[in-house]
Amino acid sequence: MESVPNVQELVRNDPLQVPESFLIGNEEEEDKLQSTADKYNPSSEIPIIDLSLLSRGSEEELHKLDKACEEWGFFQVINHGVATEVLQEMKDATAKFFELPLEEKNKIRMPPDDFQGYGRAYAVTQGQTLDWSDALFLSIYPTQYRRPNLWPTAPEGFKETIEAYSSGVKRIRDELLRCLSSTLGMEKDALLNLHQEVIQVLRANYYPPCKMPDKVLGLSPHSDTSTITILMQEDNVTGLQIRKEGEWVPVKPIPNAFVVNVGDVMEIWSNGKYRSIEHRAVTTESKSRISYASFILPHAEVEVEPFGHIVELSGSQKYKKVKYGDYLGSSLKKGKLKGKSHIETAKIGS
Ligand SMILES: O=C(O)CCC(=O)C(=O)O
Ligand SMILES: [Fe+2]
Repeated sequence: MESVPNVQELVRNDPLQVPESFLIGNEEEEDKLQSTADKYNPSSEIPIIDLSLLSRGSEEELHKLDKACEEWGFFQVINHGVATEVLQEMKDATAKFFELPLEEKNKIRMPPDDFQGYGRAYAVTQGQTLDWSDALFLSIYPTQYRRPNLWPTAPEGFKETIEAYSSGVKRIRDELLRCLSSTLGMEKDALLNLHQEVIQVLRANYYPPCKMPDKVLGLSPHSDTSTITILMQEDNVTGLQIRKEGEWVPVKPIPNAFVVNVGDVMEIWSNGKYRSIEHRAVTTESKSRISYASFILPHAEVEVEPFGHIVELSGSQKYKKVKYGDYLGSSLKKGKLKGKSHIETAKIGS
């Protein structure tokens, strides 16, 4: 860990220098160029879900949600009821935090045996290309998993801001999990109960600008090991891309909307009906970007396996039973995630 540089500091010291450990290989670079950004405008096709309609029991919106999870694994949520001021305060305070001097941020530096605190998005194993990003990672709910000594004390009021933001995300999370229980043919609280404890962790990703944006990746292609992930991105910089039919599709920010994606747990539970889609973050030459990912996870003891009624409908069980803690643990040990390689380990026949 010691040897992994802080990216923001690298850029502060010398904006023109990109150390070799960050340079992506030729293969990755070719893949990177396959972005469809210039061909057509596919981002408008990423489904938009109106949460207020879902809350009012709209069958039509529920059907849209079901199709979004099946065909895209990604959608944007509007009319979610979290106040714009709460979102803006979170953005302002987090930006101020990352602007602090390194010594200040290092007061809550991620310990080697923990994933919480200020550090990197993934553990780094030898030989892996490094991602062009730093991160602040905090366990939010249930509150007993918090490590208060790894929560930022500056800027003033940041803790309360994180609290207000996260409680907004929690409401969205519960509403979506209820709706997804319905779309999967179960009673409303089924998914919430199956988590045993619904765990919510927050990662703020900071991507400094990079003078060679085509030579690095902010976050390498991966799928999330969560049930779902609820992400806020900035309004004025595009960085998130998702893999759709082999091409990289940018997710253009809709002001104040959340981007939600299906994670590996949902893919397993739904026997592959809902897909955990590979995504990545790219950097830009002149603007930094911050994204805010709330990962929703089941308790470590939960045995995740495809639902019987869905297996019956689809004819065969496609995934094995995995204990969530083991699944997550082995993924973290691998360090940086490689596309969808981890969920392959849960597939029957792997
Ligand atoms: O920065 C983004 O938009 C993507 C973040 C992400 O995929 C993650 O934190 O897992
Ligand atoms: Fe992700």
